[in-house]
Amino acid sequence: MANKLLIIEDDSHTSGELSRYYRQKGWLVSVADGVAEARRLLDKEFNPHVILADLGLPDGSILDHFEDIHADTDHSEWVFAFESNSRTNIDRIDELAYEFIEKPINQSRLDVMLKRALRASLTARRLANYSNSDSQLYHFDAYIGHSEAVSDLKDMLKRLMDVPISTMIITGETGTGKGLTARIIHNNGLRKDGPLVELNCAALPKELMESHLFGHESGAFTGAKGRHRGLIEQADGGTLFLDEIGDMDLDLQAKLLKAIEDKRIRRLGGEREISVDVQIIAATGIDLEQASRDNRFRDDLYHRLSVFCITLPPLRERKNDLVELVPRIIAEFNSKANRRVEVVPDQVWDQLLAYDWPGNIRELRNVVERCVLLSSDEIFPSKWLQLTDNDSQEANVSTVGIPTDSIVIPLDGSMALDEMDSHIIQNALELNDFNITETARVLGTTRETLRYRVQKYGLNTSA
Ligand SMILES: Nc1ncnc2c1ncn2[C@@H]1O[C@H](COP(=O)(O)OP(=O)(O)OP(=O)(O)O)[C@@H](O)[C@H]1O
Repeated sequence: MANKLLIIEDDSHTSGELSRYYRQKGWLVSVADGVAEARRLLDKEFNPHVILADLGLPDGSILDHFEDIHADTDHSEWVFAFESNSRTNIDRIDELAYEFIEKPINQSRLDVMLKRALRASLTARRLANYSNSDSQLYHFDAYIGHSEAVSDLKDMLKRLMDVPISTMIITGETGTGKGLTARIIHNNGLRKDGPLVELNCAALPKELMESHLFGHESGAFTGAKGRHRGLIEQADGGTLFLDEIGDMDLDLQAKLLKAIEDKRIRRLGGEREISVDVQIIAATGIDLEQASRDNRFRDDLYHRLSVFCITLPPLRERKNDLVELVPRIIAEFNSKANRRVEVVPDQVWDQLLAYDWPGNIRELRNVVERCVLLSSDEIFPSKWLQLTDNDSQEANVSTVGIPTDSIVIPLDGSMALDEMDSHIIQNALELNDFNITETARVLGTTRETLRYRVQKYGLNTSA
């Protein structure tokens, strides 16, 4: 792929000479004669590695719009050029630019600057790709298990890899690996070289969710500083993973459906439509068909999304996978925490196999993590398993002399952080007569976050 250079310069003689010179050196060059033209080119995804910008432009200064313009680039590096006799804020330039150079331009100095800026841009893009795509981490084998249910699932996933999927739903109980499966599909499918953008639909209030998804123009609403490209736009050419889709507001569902069908979106406060090419993977722990019958989820969106539907089996229905899962998770935490657990006694296996795992693999990971961290030799310690149901766990905790509006947490290593979180929320709900607003208030969180966690941990929301 050619190295791309954008020259922003109003003097056509200078820009002509520079573009000829750098084209000969193998760069793909575009020229803009002012701020407006530069924005137009960047919007068209020219995606330059380096931007050489003159500071004195007839339609304004790049510096005044820098944050907006820079937000439209993908790790581009800036080199500013300015007249030596102009009144220039060098501190500001130094803060924003990779390099800066006084006019008249010394060609060989500029050559060196552009080369360095190009290297910086390429490095930043590679790093971003590496951490974004995680293609190693999300190979098919990352989904551990060989039970019949998992083998069927993997066969199905492999078949889907060569198919251009525009929408799909992954369903399954909490902790069954919906997020993991979405990442595997993206990283092994036709769009693996594009971005994977994730959004939890339960985590934000409606207004914020809309601007996150569709983006906004500067001043589109109070507090909308600068232009923002929404997640749908950011996922262009790749995948948008919408977790907890069942929690999406109904109006927003209608807008999402329109965006999927038209393959176009409009930023909030924006006038023009932008084409997008995005694969949408939605995940949910609730029965969307039932939700659409109850008018809690749009029927048309449900049918659009469920062209392909994958249901992940709960761990209790594939307990024979424990023999593969447990050693892999032990090895992971042995290496993370510098432990050396090697032996899993029979009585531990008996307990692991007898338990129903309502929190599925996430719960299994927490339990194994706790046991490995608290191990003192190569034997997996059974005493930290604590695979009891909530009722008997609570019965073990003495509450004598503790105020009735308090929540007791044993700090003896018997609860993982997630379990504490779920225990606090369940107790806070009970103390507040299952009133979501009041419970969110006493926990200092939003109702949306609270609802998300209630669903995630499968908590009771009524007496
Ligand atoms: N089959 C599996 N093999 C290995 N790890 C798994 C598997 N399934 C899930 N996990 C791990 O379990 C944890 C929970 O998985 P994940 O977050 O994908 O579940 P989820 O179904 O999206 O949960 P939720 O609905 O609560 O968001 C993650 O650490 C994930 O990597």
